[in-house]
Amino acid sequence: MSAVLQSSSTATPALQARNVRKSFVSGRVESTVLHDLTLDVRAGELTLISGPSGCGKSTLLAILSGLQPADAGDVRALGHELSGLSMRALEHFRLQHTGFVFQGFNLFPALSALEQVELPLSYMGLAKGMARQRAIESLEEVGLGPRMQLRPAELSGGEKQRVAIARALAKQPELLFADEPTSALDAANGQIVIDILHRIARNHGTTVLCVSHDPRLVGHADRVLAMEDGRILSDHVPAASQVAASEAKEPSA
Ligand SMILES: Nc1ncnc2c1ncn2[C@@H]1O[C@H](COP(=O)(O)OP(=O)(O)OP(=O)(O)O)[C@@H](O)[C@H]1O
Repeated sequence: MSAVLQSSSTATPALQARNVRKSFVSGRVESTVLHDLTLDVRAGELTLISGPSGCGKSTLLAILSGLQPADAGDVRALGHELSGLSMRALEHFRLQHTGFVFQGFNLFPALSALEQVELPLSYMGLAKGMARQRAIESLEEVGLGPRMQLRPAELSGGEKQRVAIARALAKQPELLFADEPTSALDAANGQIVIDILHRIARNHGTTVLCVSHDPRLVGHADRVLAMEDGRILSDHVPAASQVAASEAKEPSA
């Protein structure tokens, strides 16, 4: 039986998956990685999908972001049925509405931090001056203002990941997808990265979907979906987030 996780709010979820199934074939063996999976991801929150290695987290993220098609089921992102979009429309959707952060940073070795962040903005058609301004603001937001002229080889792992986050943030996407963003980082840098992702959701209203097997991230998310063997097993709000949310609603006198 599939787990059905509905949003408790009346707002339309930013992402919706209904009975999503995905299998891979290796040789003669077909293995099902996602089993009729149904979930909603609420807008403006940092949702963490946690679970052991191989349980299907990255596959789910790739399907929800339109990078991979599902074998069966429906996926809606910002109200668009992804399987109904042509390849070109899907590429346009991803360019205009989504940002990605990956475990391996995916930076160009020859470009400075500033150039890395400007590049997708030029693909989006932003004028040069506007692209530069947005890139600088994003790099400053992740604390890299003084290091924006440096290339990846001159940056630490944590700084490289912050460049990747600034690159995604500068696009001002409604949806930000992060696949194991902290797993190449030590504890302190992992904490900085997840705090930045959380702040982006809070301050910009961005829907942030992060998949990770790193248990240290659980307390930093607004919502945690625990996954195992291609199914969502539980859906909860971590205690730390409940405290933060009630403090945000009730400012002290
Ligand atoms: N393109 C592919 N072809 C064949 N099998 C695949 C493919 N992509 C993923 N798989 C398999 O699907 C299963 C789920 O992989 P997935 O990467 O989604 O898991 P994960 O939970 O993200 O793991 P990790 O935490 O290690 O990144 C794994 O058994 C993997 O080997």
